[in-house]
Parts: sequence; structure tokens; C-alpha cells
Amino acid sequence: MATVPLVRVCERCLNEPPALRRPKTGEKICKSCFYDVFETEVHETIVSTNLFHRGEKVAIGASGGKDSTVLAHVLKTLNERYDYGVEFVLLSVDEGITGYRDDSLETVERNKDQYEMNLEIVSYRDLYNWTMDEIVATIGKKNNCTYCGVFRRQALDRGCVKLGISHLVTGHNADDMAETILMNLLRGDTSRLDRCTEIVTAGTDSPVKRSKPLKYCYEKEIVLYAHFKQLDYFSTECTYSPEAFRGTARAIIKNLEAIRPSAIIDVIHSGEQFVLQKKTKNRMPKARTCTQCGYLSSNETCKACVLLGGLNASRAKIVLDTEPAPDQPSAAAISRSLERLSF
Ligand SMILES: Nc1ncnc2c1ncn2[C@@H]1O[C@H](COP(=O)(O)OP(=O)(O)OP(=O)(O)O)[C@@H](O)[C@H]1O
Repeated sequence: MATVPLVRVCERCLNEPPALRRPKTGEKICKSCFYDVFETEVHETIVSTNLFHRGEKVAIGASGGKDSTVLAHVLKTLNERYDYGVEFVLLSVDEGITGYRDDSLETVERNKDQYEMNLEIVSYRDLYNWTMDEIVATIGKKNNCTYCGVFRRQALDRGCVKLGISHLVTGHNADDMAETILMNLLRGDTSRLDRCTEIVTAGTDSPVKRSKPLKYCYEKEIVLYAHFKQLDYFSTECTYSPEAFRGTARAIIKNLEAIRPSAIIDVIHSGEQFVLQKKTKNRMPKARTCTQCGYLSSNETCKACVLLGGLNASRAKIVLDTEPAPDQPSAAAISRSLERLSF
């Protein structure tokens, strides 16, 4: 009976000893072939979609986590290697989450020097006069991701506008995309299902185009890349509970990946083939401006203003209930009131 020979050399260069089994393909390869194939795949994604143009200024949504840190590192490497002629800037949002974002922003401050990129930080405190810590103290942990997601999206837009930038890249990876496809499928959200696989999205409610250069990169490979390259990133999870539905979709994708590694890429390729029927396309929202903040919106009031309206009403109620109606309640008074509040 024929025996399968043990692979003792990298299956790509047939020279070096293998250092890892590639999660995406199962190939046993050496470190330098892994770097090469990982970076080349991102480059091919960029070139095949004409993602950047020479002279363009692009913001990298930098959270200090593994995905956006690998994104910044790889984009810097490719920009130099292939002379894209792009100027990259790091853009961070400080959501005001003690013990999480304050620490991860310190990482981004170091990345700024390591990658020789300018850094702009915008905060929920400055933009909305709320921090996520205060929001969670007011509404509880349930649904807090909805608030954070809406505010972050607009904060990144506003940061880009401040920098005079109209293109934002984020570290969303293949696992994130497969989860989103599954979530939209399970919710029957056909219009989002149609758009969520696109590498570039330019919504009616945003002046900034967004793109995902890592859309075909497996999360496991991003972690391996960051680990082998010893990149400086922040690995703690957000202290507030994750969105339950996404968490479940994530578990399904991880389970599928365990028995069929190509499942992630297969889900993305399937999602890319979905074509919206005309009647569904007609339901797409039209662009307008928010009557409250004047920002682009697909509704009369933008989502951020709707959420802020509820939060500010809660704050006003707490102050009226607990303080002798000062003109300007002190921050300390608001914090004390928020601490007493439970829903
Ligand atoms: N506070 C933030 N400031 C700037 N960009 C952010 C911030 N939070 C998220 N992003 C951007 O959105 C992407 C997806 O964020 P998300 O929190 O869903 O994923 P993640 O897997 O934790 O990403 P990362 O590993 O980069 O933190 C990030 O890779 C980053 O580009």
C-alpha cells in the first residue's frame, strides 16, 4: 500500500521547513511564504477592484486591534512595494470605554510612530456629549452595540470630513463578512444582503466611501500574521457584551469552518452571486439631510440623532428628578444620577 510522504519542506518554496498550516487552504508553508501569499492576496484584491488611485489620501479606521493593525502594516508594506502613491492616515474613534478603548488608543499612538502615519482621534464625548460608559450606565448592556455602531459610523465619517478625506478603509475580514451575509440572510434583509459583500460601499447616508481590503483574509491568518510579525496590537475584547445575533452567526461560521475550512470563503462567494430583484432595489432609501444635525441621512432624522434624542431625554429626566433644576448640571451631578439609574 502506498504511503503518503511526510511534508518536511514548505509546499510553496520546497526549501524551508514549514512553520504553519495555512487555515485558508491547509497548505504547510514557511513563514516567508506565508507573508508573501498573505500580502499578495491583499494586493490582488486592491488591484483587481481598482481600490486606490495615485495621489489619494485614505484614512485607516484604527482601533488598535489585530485587524486594523495588520491592515495598517500591510497597506504600508504594499504602498512602498508597489508604489501605489497613496497617503494613509490613521483615524481612531474614542468611544469612552474605560479599560478598553483608552488602552487600545495607546497602542494606536505607538502605531502612529511605527508606521510613520499621522493620527486623528475623534471622541463620542466631543461629538455627542456622551461616552459609551455613560450610555451603558443609562440603557444597560443590552443593545449597547446598536448605539456604539451608529455613533462610530458617523464619528468615522466626521473624522474623515475633518481631514478632508473621502475614502475610509476598515479591517473587516472574511469571517466578519461571512457572519454579515448569514445575518442578513437569516433576517431576510435582502437589500443589505445585496450590498454587504461589496468591497466598496458608498451609502446614501454618508459622504465617505468605505472599503474592506481584508475582505478575503481569514481571521486566523490575520492573527498568525500579527503574531509572527510581532505587531504591536491590543488584544482585549470590548468590556460590554457583544451583539447577541452576531455572536450566534459567528459561532455558526466558526463551527462550519472547523469541519470545512473553505466554508468562510464559500459563503462570501455565494453572497457575491446574489442579485437583487428590481422591486427590492426600488425600496432602497433616498439621500437627504437630517433635520436636526444637517448630516446626510436616509430618513428625516438620522439614526444618531434619534438615539441621542432618547439619551438626552433620559439625562434631562434624571437631572429634574434628582437635582434642584440647575441651568447647567455639572458633569459630576450627571454621573451621580446615571449611577443611580437602573432600567
Ligand atoms: N474605535 C475605532 N476607531 C477606528 N476604527 C474602528 C474603531 N472600531 C472599529 N474600527 C474599524 O472597524 C473595523 C471593524 O471593527 P470591529 O470592532 O467590528 O472588529 P475587530 O475585529 O475588533 O477589529 P480590530 O481587530 O481592528 O479591532 C476595525 O478593523 C477598524 O478598521
